Amino acid sequence: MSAVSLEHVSKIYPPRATGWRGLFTKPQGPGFQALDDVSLTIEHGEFFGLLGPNGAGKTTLISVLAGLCLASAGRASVCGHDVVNDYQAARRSLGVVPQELVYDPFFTVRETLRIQSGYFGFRKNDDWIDEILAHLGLSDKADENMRALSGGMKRRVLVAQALVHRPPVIVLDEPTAGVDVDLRRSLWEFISRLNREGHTIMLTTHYLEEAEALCGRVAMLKHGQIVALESTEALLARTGGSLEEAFVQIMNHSGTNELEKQV
Ligand SMILES: Nc1ncnc2c1ncn2[C@@H]1O[C@H](COP(=O)(O)OP(=O)(O)OP(=O)(O)O)[C@@H](O)[C@H]1O
Repeated sequence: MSAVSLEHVSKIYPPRATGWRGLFTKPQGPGFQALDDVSLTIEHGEFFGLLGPNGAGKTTLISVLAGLCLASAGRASVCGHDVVNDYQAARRSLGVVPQELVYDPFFTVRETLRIQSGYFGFRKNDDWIDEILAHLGLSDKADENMRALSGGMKRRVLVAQALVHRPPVIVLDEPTAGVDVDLRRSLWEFISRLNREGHTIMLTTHYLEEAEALCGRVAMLKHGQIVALESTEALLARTGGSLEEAFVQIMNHSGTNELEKQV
C-alpha cells in the first residue's frame, strides 16, 4: 500500500459564468482541463517534489488528494484510503499546508491549534502542540491573536495546523513563499526530521534549490500532465546540471506529447 496513489486522474473545471447573463443561464463551453490523466505513486517515507510553472495543476492535484475538489476521472488514495469512498480515513492520513494564508482572526495561536486538533478527535493534545510550536519558533506567540502575527508567522501556524493530528503524509503547497531565511531553515530541519521519523512528504515549491536539496524524487507537471518523473539524482545526471537547469530544459523543450518517453 503506497502513501499516495493517483491513477489516471483528470480534472476539468466547469466553465465559469461571465457577465450578467451568467446569472440566468448555465455557463456554456468545454471547461478547463487542469489535470490530464495523471498517474503517480509515492511510497511511504519518500520526500517527493511536485514541480511545475504557475497554473500547471499542482494545487489542483493536492486538492483532489485532500478531498477539496472531485476528480473528473480516475482514482486517488492516501495510505490506501480512497479519497472519495473512504474520505474520512484519507483525510486523517493527510496534513496539508495550504498556499493561501487562511486563518480565523478571532483566535490565538494555541486556540487555533486546539480547535484543529478537535476536528480530528484529539482532546488533550497540548504536549504535541507545544513541541510543534517550539520547532516552528512559535512558543512565544502561543497566546497571541492570529491577526496580530506577521505573514511569515501566520504561515508557521499553517504548518503547525497541518501537523496537529500527526498525519503520516504531509503535503506542503509552497510553504516557504514569503518567509525569511530563519524560518526556512528551521522549517526544513523540522520537516526533514519528520521525514526521517517515517512521515511521507510531498512538497510543491518554486524554489528549486530547496527541492534539489530535499527531494529524493520529483515529478514535473506541465499543462496538467506529468512530463518528468524520476529520482532527483537520475534527473540531474540525465540533464547534466542543477534542478533549475533541468526544469527549464524540460519545460522549454518537452511538448506534452513527449510524455511517454520521459515518464
Ligand atoms: N476553481 C477553479 N475553476 C476554474 N479554473 C481553475 C480553478 N482552480 C484552478 N483553476 C485553473 O486550473 C489551472 C491549474 O491551477 P492550479 O492552482 O492547480 O495550478 P498550480 O500549478 O498550483 O499553480 P501555482 O504555481 O500558480 O500555484 C490554472 O489555469 C487555474 O486557473
